Amino acid sequence: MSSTAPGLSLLVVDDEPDLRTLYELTLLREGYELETAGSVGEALEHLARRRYSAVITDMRLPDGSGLDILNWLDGQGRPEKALVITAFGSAEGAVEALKAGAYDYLTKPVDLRQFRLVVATALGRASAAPPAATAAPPKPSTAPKAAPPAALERLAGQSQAMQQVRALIEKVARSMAPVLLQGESGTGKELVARAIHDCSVRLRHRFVAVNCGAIPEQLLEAEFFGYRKGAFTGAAEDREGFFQAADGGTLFLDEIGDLPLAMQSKLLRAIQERAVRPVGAVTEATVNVRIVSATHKDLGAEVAAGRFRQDLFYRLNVIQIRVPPLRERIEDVPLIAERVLTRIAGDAGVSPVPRLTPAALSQLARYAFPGNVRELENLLHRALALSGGELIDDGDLGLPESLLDDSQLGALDALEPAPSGSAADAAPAELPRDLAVYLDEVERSILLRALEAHRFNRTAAGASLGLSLRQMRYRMARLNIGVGEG
Ligand SMILES: Nc1ncnc2c1ncn2[C@@H]1O[C@H](COP(=O)(O)OP(=O)(O)OP(=O)(O)O)[C@@H](O)[C@H]1O
Repeated sequence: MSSTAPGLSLLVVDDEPDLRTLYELTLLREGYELETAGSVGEALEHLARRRYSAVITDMRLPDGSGLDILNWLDGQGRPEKALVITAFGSAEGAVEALKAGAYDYLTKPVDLRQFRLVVATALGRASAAPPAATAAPPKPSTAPKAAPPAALERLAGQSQAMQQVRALIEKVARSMAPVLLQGESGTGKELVARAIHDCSVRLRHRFVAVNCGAIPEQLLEAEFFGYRKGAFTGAAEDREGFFQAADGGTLFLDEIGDLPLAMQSKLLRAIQERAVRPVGAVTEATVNVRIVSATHKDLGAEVAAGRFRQDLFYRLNVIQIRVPPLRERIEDVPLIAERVLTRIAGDAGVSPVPRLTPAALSQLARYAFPGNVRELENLLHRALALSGGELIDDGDLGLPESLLDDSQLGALDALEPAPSGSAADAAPAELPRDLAVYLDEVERSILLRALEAHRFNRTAAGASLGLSLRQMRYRMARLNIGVGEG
């Protein structure tokens, strides 16, 4: 069946005439306008003459590589989407192409159904459910042409680090390449993932966020891939999994480092095959999902320790974005604080939006924020409740001076090795009047910071401090800390 795709033109580059014909027939039937080339040189001649909607190129060409074409497109700042066809089993080729700016890749031998889908997706023509061979022509794109700046504006901060992160988001949003977000807890990784989705042509489809560490191991497969009615006790009806829910959109896999090895293999397979089989189903279904994953762990080290599959790491880590901790971009605190206060005050119906005094701001600048932006949010929540007025002063922040001193000393320690001082040197100049009360205050504040940094998960917060859950519970009870405090 032929459909029209007005204005959508493709350049197909392959040196094998049979394959060129195969691609040509497939794409003409989809209604695209098409030209072909058999070498890098020929392709560049075509490209110099006119523009296309997309370029589909084989990696290996007689006079060079598909990468030469990608680099030329990039160098000329050309808008064509590039799709690359790589040799079977050449994961390196695919990764290299994606890094060089390819929108997506296909592996030989090319599965024609997948081929049509990948081209349609690149051109923004794919609907959420991939059309079956006999289905109606794909719907015209409803996706916007330009990235909505609002998606990036949600990430407040003018530090160089944040500007770089925003620039990278815009760049990677144009491709299908998997992105790995690396950063401490609370730095804004999920916000970055959402911005990638919102800036991409996938905007009209769903962004599905999954916390891999929060799902019991025995439920992982059913949650990820769905299940059929009767697949196991309690499966009263068919249910779709995260992959199906995110079809056409983005699947955000948070805390990917927490995924057990068995599930890592299944995930790798789904990503490679672009298909999933629900538990209890006989057949696989194609899915068109962009994967963005995030971790606070050093995944390279996890691979070395045998806890993370190297091949999966390789697949997920095509493009890495490091989201820096807040203490490395402390100059962003005023802007982020303003943004957060506007939101909290709006939610609470408080008007006008309270402002931070210069003393409060300078106190925040001296704090290390182990829980990053999430901790800043929690701190401002508390401060707003305490201040009750139009101004939030340093006293309302509830940051003990000892913590500020510690962070300052910590920063100095990092610069120069401590000569011969003892631990006592790090204690505040003024002696506390009641040591037990003072130490309780320090302990309480540390436990709260750890809890905030781990979303009040006591096991994780305890582990980060070298405490078992029992010890953590005991200390929290002794200091009267309730889960959810703050
Ligand atoms: N640059 C920023 N501007 C405004 N708000 C931000 C910024 N970065 C993070 N936030 C806010 O901080 C909170 C934590 O961010 P987010 O959940 O994205 O962090 P995360 O790194 O995914 O955390 P975790 O690793 O614990 O899942 C969110 O409420 C988010 O909206």
